Amino acid sequence: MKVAWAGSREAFQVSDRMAKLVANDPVFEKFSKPMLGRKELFKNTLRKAAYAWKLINDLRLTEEEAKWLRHYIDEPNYTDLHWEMFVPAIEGQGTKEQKKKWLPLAQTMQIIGTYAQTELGHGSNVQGLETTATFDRQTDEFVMHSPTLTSSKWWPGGMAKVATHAIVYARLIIDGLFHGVHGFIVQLRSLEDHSPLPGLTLGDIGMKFGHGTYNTMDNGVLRFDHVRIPRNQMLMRVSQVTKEGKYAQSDVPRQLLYGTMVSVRQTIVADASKALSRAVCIATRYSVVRRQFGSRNGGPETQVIDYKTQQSRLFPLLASAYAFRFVGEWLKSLYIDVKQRLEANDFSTLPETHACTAGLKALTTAATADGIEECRKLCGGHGYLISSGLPELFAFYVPACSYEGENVVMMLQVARFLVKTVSNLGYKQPVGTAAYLGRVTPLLQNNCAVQTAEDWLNPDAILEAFEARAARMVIGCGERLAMFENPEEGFAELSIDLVEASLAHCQLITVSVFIQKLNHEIPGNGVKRSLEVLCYVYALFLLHKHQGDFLATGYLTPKQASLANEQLRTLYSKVRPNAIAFVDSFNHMDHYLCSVLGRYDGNVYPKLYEAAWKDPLNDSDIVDGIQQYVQPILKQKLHYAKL
Ligand SMILES: CCCCCCCCC/C=C/C(=O)SCCNC(=O)CCNC(=O)[C@H](O)C(C)(C)COP(=O)(O)OP(=O)(O)OC[C@H]1O[C@@H](n2cnc3c(N)ncnc32)[C@H](O)[C@@H]1OP(=O)(O)O
Ligand SMILES: Cc1cc2nc3c(=O)[nH]c(=O)nc-3n(C[C@H](O)[C@H](O)[C@H](O)COP(=O)(O)OP(=O)(O)OC[C@H]3O[C@@H](n4cnc5c(N)ncnc54)[C@H](O)[C@@H]3O)c2cc1C
Repeated sequence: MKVAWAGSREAFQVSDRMAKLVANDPVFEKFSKPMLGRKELFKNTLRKAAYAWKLINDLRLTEEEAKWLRHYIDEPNYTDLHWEMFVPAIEGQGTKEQKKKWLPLAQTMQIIGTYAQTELGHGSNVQGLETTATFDRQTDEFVMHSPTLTSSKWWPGGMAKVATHAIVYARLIIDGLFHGVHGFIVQLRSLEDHSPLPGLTLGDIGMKFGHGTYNTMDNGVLRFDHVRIPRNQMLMRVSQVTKEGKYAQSDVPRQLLYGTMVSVRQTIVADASKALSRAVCIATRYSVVRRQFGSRNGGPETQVIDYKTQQSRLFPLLASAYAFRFVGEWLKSLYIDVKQRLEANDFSTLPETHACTAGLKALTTAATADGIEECRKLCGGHGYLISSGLPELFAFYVPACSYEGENVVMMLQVARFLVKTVSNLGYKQPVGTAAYLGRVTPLLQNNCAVQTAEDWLNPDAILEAFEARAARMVIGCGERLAMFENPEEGFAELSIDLVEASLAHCQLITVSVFIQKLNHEIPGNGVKRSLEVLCYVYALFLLHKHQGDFLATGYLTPKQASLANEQLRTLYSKVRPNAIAFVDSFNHMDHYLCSVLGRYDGNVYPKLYEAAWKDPLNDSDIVDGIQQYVQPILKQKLHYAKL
């Protein structure tokens, strides 16, 4: 099961090795973080990042090992942006010459980069960005400028205090003409003394949600006052500006400028499964330890994991963690394929890859953020303690619903893809994840054939249900859109329905990938049978949660919906005996979980009690402030005391 979760034996070995390397090194201690002030917290992160970089070089870690090392250090910091966005942006949008110049500097961290796209006034709407890059043919330079307050670059990670360079997205202006938004490599700080270069204002945007979490990252604000950069620092794979000031758009789609975001979105899906699995591991282990009510003639109370309500909240999240793991693997292969095609200037699968990365990013991050909060609640009051590991995990994770594409905006991108697919049905057979829309007739006419709860334990019945639901919702939107004279107005008016149809489409992909994984990639019987139970839990949980769609589209009858719910209850009983085995298969070490409730040894109460005494407030019985502010109240008999 551990190999099934990791994806392969090799992947398991790499991640296991890096998890142990981090867990066994005192430098990467995490429990004290919540007690540190912002400056100490930040300096502590710089120290860890420097130590990690030394480890990577001393131990000659591979790129994969280094990624896992950074993951298990489990602390947002400037290296995230450097490796996940700055380097990929140059790789994806730089010319051969630009890659030859900048990548060696970036890969040896002689420069540290960030990705500066979002501004105070614009994040989702990239074409609305206001920073300008005006070409000066006299000097063969671009003049970078922040013309308004809202054009201030705002949010880029690592930019406030660490990054020496940034990929800055700005409006390209030549002779007063706007030529779209492009990426520019801009040096921010001196490589000598790290001071901001002339014409640049740099700072941190302030504290963020949760204390010890994202405040380890210096998200920055950046303003330009007519800063000059050489012409060859505009990333020119997609478009070029000649010395004469001529703008040329090569024959690649301008959307390649967005390629870095697509790359990160596909990693965010895998990341969702890791974050959700952490929360589920903690909540499952604690639900086995925790006993409440149900004692018979003095016997032990009932383990809360045996309550059906606890199972109905916890096991779908367990199943979702596996579902997101598998769809993340599938998405990575889709992305690798599109990258290879782009090398050969084959753009045929770019629209579908964009729709899948955007939609699955939105689906998995929203479900994971909600799931982590649900796991906190599943642990009762103790889930609210920092030592449970859940509040900090939630605070760390939830911005994923906004960054790299706000989730609704991403689902609207999926809707755009689906509407376009439906409008082409007459003369273009849909392929890939939209292929089911090519089988509209049966999907619109046939209804569900399920007669018993058992009938739901059939992957074909499940797939057909999810295809019919999505097809009927997408086609329904297409038909209503066709009634609008102005398609854009129609799209805006129907955007709520379009987002729901897009979610149905993305859930179909996730269910379908889970089924494919079981049919083609999980060998043997034991693990396969266990994962099959989780696959049915995932699918039938979604069917139950969204049964309104299945009923409203006429595919399901209320009786069939209740049979699905009946089967779900039975499946929970099948998950229960393997619940601990499923979460142990995540192979999360106690250091990574950072949770007294989720300890591998289950020794919760003594460790919870022990952790409490580490709080600085317990350094003394009579804390500072009591004599000054509390005792006077106790001693003065104010007039209220007479009531
Ligand atoms: C491990 C993890 C931690 C890793 C560490 C990371 C930590 C977190 C750091 C966070 C970093 C950030 O947030 S970085 C900033 C992230 N910002 C964003 O994601 C911005 C989101 N906004 C956008 O992407 C864009 O504005 C978008 C919404 C797509 C609209 O763009 P446009 O207006 O240019 O385009 P539209 O008019 O909508 O569409 C025009 C056509 O282009 C297509 N199109 C649009 N985007 C496309 C794309 N990316 N690839 C291909 N095609 C695309 C559309 O489908 C349309 O196709 P047709 O229909 O065929 O014409
Ligand atoms: C922790 C964190 C780290 C970040 N790091 C970086 C970074 O390193 N580099 C970087 O460039 N950026 C970064 N960002 C910024 C991030 O990319 C943006 O916040 C994100 O893209 C969302 O854009 P926005 O803030 O403009 O949201 P908005 O688009 O303003 O969203 C506000 C609301 O408007 C709605 N909305 C917007 N447009 C539409 C529409 N067309 N139709 C319907 N509803 C709409 C949204 O759904 C949302 O509900 C970071 C953000 C966070 C939180």
